[in-house]
Amino acid sequence: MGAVEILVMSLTSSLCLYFLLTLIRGLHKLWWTPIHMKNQLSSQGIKGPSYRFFHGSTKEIFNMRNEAMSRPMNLSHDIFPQFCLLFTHGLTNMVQESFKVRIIFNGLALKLNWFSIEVMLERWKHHEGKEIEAIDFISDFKDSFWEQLLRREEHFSDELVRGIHNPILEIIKKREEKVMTGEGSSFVGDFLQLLVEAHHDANASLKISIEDLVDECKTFYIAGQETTSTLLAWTIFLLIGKKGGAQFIWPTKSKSGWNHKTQDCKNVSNSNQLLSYKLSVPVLIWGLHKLWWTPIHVKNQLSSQGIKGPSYRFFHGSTKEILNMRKEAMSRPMNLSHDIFSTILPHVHSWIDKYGKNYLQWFGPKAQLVVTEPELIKEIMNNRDNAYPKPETANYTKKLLGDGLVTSEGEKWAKMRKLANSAFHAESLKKEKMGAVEILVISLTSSLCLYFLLTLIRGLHKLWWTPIHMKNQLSSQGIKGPSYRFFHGSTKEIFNMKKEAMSRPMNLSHDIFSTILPHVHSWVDKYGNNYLQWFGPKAQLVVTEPELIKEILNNRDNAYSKPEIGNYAKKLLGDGLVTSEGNMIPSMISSIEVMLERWKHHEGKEIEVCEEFRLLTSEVISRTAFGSSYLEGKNIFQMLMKLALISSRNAYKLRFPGISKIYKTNDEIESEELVKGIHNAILEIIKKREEKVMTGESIGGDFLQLLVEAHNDPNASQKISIEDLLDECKTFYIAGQETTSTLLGWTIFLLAIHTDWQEEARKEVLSLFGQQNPNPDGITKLKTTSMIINESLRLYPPAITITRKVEREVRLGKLTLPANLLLYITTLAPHHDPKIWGEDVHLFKPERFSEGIAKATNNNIAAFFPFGIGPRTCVGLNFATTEAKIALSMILQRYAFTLSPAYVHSPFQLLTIRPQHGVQVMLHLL
Ligand code: HEM
Repeated sequence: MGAVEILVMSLTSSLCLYFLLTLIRGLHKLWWTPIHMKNQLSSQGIKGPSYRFFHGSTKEIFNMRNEAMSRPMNLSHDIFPQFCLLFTHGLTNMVQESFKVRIIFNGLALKLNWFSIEVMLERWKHHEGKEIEAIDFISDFKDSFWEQLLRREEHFSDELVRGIHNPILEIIKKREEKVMTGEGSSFVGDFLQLLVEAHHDANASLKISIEDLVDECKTFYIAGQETTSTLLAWTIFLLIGKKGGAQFIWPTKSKSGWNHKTQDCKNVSNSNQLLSYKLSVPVLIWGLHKLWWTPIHVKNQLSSQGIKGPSYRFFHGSTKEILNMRKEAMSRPMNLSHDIFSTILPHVHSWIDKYGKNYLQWFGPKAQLVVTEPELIKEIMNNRDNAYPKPETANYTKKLLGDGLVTSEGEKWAKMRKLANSAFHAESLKKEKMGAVEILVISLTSSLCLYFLLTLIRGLHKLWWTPIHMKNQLSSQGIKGPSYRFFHGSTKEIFNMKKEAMSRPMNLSHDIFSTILPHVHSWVDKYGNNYLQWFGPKAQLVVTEPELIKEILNNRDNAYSKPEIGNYAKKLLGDGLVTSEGNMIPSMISSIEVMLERWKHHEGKEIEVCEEFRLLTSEVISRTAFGSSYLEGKNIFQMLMKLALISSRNAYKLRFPGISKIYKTNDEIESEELVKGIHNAILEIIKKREEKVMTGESIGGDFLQLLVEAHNDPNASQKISIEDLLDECKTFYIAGQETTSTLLGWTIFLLAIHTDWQEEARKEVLSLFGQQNPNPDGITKLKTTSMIINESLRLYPPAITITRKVEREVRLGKLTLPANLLLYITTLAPHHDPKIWGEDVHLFKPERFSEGIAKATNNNIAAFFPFGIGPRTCVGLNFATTEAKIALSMILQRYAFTLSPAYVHSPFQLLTIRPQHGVQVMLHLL
């Protein structure tokens, strides 16, 4: 390998490693750490607003504060919340620190500002006996750049930073010149002097850079001015209150009164907060860990210690809650009370009450412990061994303050602090900075890094960017729906709604839509006929409008694809069924006879028919499609049933893509074993069949025969793989059995409670067949039975879910659907729509179909489609209805039946819509 290649490779690998580590660190910070923190504290009883991914509580705080500031205020002193916010996130952060207050007072009282105060008082003379705006005069200390700094918008901030640097550099330069010309002696000991000297210090370890010098100046301009002027203004305000006003008129009535000034202050602090809160978009790859895993972990850790707090909301943390609380608080009128805590920081005020004195809230994804217990505050503030360093400063605060004393850490802080102490005569603080812990990275191969990196980026793209993009695309076209939850989409909501619906006891009503698909039922109401829901991160358009359903299902140019199944199924049941129907009917009849033999033991007694029909349809599909018996395929059916159970209980449980390669749940392990078991059992049947083919034994053209022949086809283009063969068999074992057995179960249930229709049907059967077995000709003439079966399929359609995927951008009605959008169509919606069927939609009325389906549906094929519509219509339609008609006829010929008191009405979905506890009927021999 050439040197250049090696160089390129090593560069790529280190770049990958860098990205990977950045990503992991980001995730750790935004996700894992906040959750861990929260849990740790909540287990200790510390509660707080929930952590929102990335934003934590910032949005809420920002909005609450904004809201609070917009409310006119009386002369109340309850300002805690307002300042608290600033303490935590903004400029006045620095006021929190006692040393700084000391610095400022030292500075004010002892050194620099005597002169300034005298100048100010001189000006005040002009206002004697007149109105004066105290804060204006007090903030005369202000430098022009400060004014400029605070009143600009975010996008000017870079420019501002440069703008601020220049005048400071100017001042520094002047001072340096003065020092050079020997003029410096008059400044001895002032802060700037100390800084300039430090900058020129010959001892490299004591020397500070020019950037540090500028930052420090900025810090002190702000810390030394804004805080003090505010303190003085408030003090004066309170003194007025006590003395009844003298030379001050409060509040001002005029253009530039205090209120106006407060307004200015508000703008100032708002713009600062804007800068602080408008968090810039993070590097994508940081997101997941930081925004999700970390908060949850932190929360768990803390909650196990009893720390409580509002739950962490993905990305937003507590911000939304805070916002709303703040809005609410600000809308309450306030009297002259000084109790402003609940107005300015309503969230802290109420959460302290709710979660305890120390609780956990979320500054975006960052866990933030709100400590109000004085003892703890003391402990934190007094800590001197750096157990509580300052948090990282928000981007814009950093721009504002530079990396000066307020924001800096470690050795730099220590150095600056020493300078400040001597300049402002503040007591010196011991400072021992813990060395930064360097994480040593174990070298990874470049390909591994790249792999992880790409997987993560792909994951984030899929889980975050794509859903949001898809949502925006559709919402701009008026399509609404439940909001997308990271990774889970709507699954959790759907799962819970289903759970809740299933727990409601149900009477004998046929109104099963709200029980089986409670989410579709309620979201159609809420968001409209066609709405967007989320199957995990996949956008799924639920379409219930018949016109659109028709358009989708009838589409023939592959705009809406379906997972390819059934190609070979069609060979048998598509073309095959029509011709082989004659062969199938005797097979069906003999299977039904076997079943009715068993029923003899139940005469005059109760019988559970669903299990009976399961065995029957299994036997029928085994015989007709696989040329074997149910017994031979019994294992396969049982394993398929177990698999169906597992897949249905996991239908709304999502797992991270690829995670099952590392860790498998019990269900995953079991399902893999089942799949293997099913494959082996089917292979066994195939082997036997192949042996028979070899020995020349004639089987006829059953389904398995067609599949085996296709598998052995010498023409490569016609040949099907063994996997395809297995899949095809599985599909048929399931599709050919489950659906038809539930159709029969529900029909018997309906006839058991509508004995008049049972009698009608019996009459028809007896008139056509007498006591003879049904024949193909008579079967086509069963009109009443067909009406009953159709009404049964309308009320209890066995297959309720039809899905499609948008292959390419396509127009559907007035909508433009983006590629990859999933479409969800359910037969339940139109089948139970009173607008289509009338107010008696939930009643069993087979007479609806007395003049055929077209008449019943007013030629709207998407009003009734238990077997689907269009090119992908069920291949087993004739097979299933024929089987059902024969079975019903043969039962009606022999028995009358009524519903047993043991029956519990509980339709539920497990592959098909089935009676959860079976259908128990009393069997009366005719
Ligand atoms: C009452 C009984 C049945 C009902 C309600 C039913 C329902 C459905 C529905 C709604 C579809 C369309 C799915 C779609 O458009 O995506 C379908 C497709 C299918 N059904 Fe059935 N089915 C029944 C019986 C059967 C039987 C007995 C078999 C096999 C013997 C069968 C095999 C299939 C196959 C292979 C497909 C896929 C067709 C394709 O995608 O081209 N079904 N069924």
